[in-house]
Amino acid sequence: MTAVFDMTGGQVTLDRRSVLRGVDLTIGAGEVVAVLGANGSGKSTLIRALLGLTPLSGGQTLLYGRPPAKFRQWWRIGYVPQRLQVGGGVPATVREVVTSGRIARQRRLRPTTAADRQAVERALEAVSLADRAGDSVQNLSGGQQQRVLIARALAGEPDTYVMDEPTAGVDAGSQHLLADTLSTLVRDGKTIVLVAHELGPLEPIITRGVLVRDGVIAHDGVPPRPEGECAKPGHEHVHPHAEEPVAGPLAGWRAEA
Ligand SMILES: Nc1ncnc2c1ncn2[C@@H]1O[C@H](COP(=O)(O)OP(=O)(O)OP(=O)(O)O)[C@@H](O)[C@H]1O
Repeated sequence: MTAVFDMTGGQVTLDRRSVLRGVDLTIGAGEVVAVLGANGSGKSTLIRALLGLTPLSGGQTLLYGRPPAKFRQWWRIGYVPQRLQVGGGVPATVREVVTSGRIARQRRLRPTTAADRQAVERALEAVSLADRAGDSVQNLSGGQQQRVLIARALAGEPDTYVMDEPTAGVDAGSQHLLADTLSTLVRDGKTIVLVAHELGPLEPIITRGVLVRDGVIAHDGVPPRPEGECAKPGHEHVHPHAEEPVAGPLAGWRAEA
């Protein structure tokens, strides 16, 4: 079966700095992958490069078997960026932003259908923002805006979700809500690639951990399993992990976050 993402020798240079250096990464349909690593290690650049949003300076990357420039099935991908950027301060409501997630599915000039409206309502409910649908997104908190972005991706009903720190700045309740939503997507066979500092409630659904360190993949395999105190709900991650016994390549990943 064709891989969803297939990067070979991927390099990215930004501002004359080598940010990704020879990345090989293949992600198949139905995988649930966490991209982990320290601040500035290149996680966001990696997922943007997988999507063709950041061009490669070397190597190649394929999306469902095609180079991004020749890929046409954008409805198959739902991207949740790190922050909401709604067109230059133009006021938009929550529903309008979420509805924009249907664009890749719509034929040009085709009126909105009942299926579009239902997908938008389901997405709003999935992130518990149905009651804020008419509000301006500018008036929402950072965590609520993050949920709007997740709803926008859900509304498009894609096959693959790519999420850049979907839990950053999101309260514990919303993190659990997201975990429930993602579990349903996983059951439906969707592919999920997410960047995270801490897996938190998402940990049980992750099947693969990709650790980025200084622009290269330092580990690719079994996701980290928190033990002891770290596994308890509500655990605040403030203590250093560098002194933990190093049992395998992933044992030190938290120390990098
Ligand atoms: N547009 C840019 N121009 C120059 N350098 C950039 C640009 N974007 C990112 N970088 C640099 O590339 C490196 C990797 O950035 P990236 O955002 O991919 O890291 P990250 O692992 O996602 O970090 P974080 O967890 O802080 O989001 C960083 O050192 C960053 O400063």
